[in-house]
Amino acid sequence: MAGEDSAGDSKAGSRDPDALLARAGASGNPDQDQHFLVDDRVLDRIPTYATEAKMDLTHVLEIGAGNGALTDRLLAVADRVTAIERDPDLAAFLRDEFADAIEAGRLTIIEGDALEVDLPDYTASISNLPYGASSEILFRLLPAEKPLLAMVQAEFADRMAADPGTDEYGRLSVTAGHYADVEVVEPVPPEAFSPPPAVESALVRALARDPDYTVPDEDFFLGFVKAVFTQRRKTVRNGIRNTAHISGLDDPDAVVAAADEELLSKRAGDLSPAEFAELASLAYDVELDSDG
Ligand SMILES: C[S@@+](CC[C@H](N)C(=O)[O-])C[C@H]1O[C@@H](n2cnc3c(N)ncnc32)[C@H](O)[C@@H]1O
Repeated sequence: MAGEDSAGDSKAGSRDPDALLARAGASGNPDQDQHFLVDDRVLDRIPTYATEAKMDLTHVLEIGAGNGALTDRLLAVADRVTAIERDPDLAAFLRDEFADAIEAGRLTIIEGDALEVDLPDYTASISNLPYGASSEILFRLLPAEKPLLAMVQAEFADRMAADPGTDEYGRLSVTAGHYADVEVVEPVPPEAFSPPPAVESALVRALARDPDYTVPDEDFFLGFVKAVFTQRRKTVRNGIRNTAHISGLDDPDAVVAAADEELLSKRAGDLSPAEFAELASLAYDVELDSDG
């Protein structure tokens, strides 16, 4: 094809994703969350979502590098990239395919599970995540408060970015929103991947910032949100009372007695993050008083 060399790579600089797949000899195992991006237009746009948000691309972390199609695009905009890949065959391929960048100190391949390996001191993370572990990986990354761009399942992306009062709003929205402003930047269809996943996908961008409320203790706040959302259709009053085994509250009735009636009569799905914080702070104080 015009503009391509004998290996099928674009002369403009980027490696062709189909040629990478052929060289890697990997057809992609959905049971290992292996769905490789093969749509050049999507691959080209991913770095632009990072640069337009002025992400610091000094050291980019990529989780699940696969055959390196995205790694290649990231190396074009970042000073350095650290790529984590669990599959030993793909990790070996990446070390070979990107030997020059590794030699130049611009790329580090970490072979291992992104949930277990030590993470480097990165400045931004950009990944096409393994969907089976999206939630665990994101909640490893978000507390680091670094800008993040990630391909996830579309329904998951909508829940991350949802506003109170919508069907999608839930624990994931409050928890992700605690760390960052989250926005869905592009829906991505299954055909952009090989093999295509069974679900629609979307790119989400999360830009870290402090929340517009304070919480006395982050773990207590997140645990409180988790507990109350297990009863999302009940009033917050009943939610607090029925979920002490999850929130760990010693005296949920004392929390209800101290809380504002207007908040207690709402449903969890209608409570803003700031209102959750108000209730969690009160619950924390009530717990301290009963302990003391
Ligand atoms: C959706 S594919 C993305 C591949 C490539 N980045 C791309 O965009 O085409 C996810 C990759 O993550 C790898 N993977 C799955 N679970 C992982 C984990 N827990 N830690 C690190 N890598 C993982 C898979 O082997 C696969 O290569």
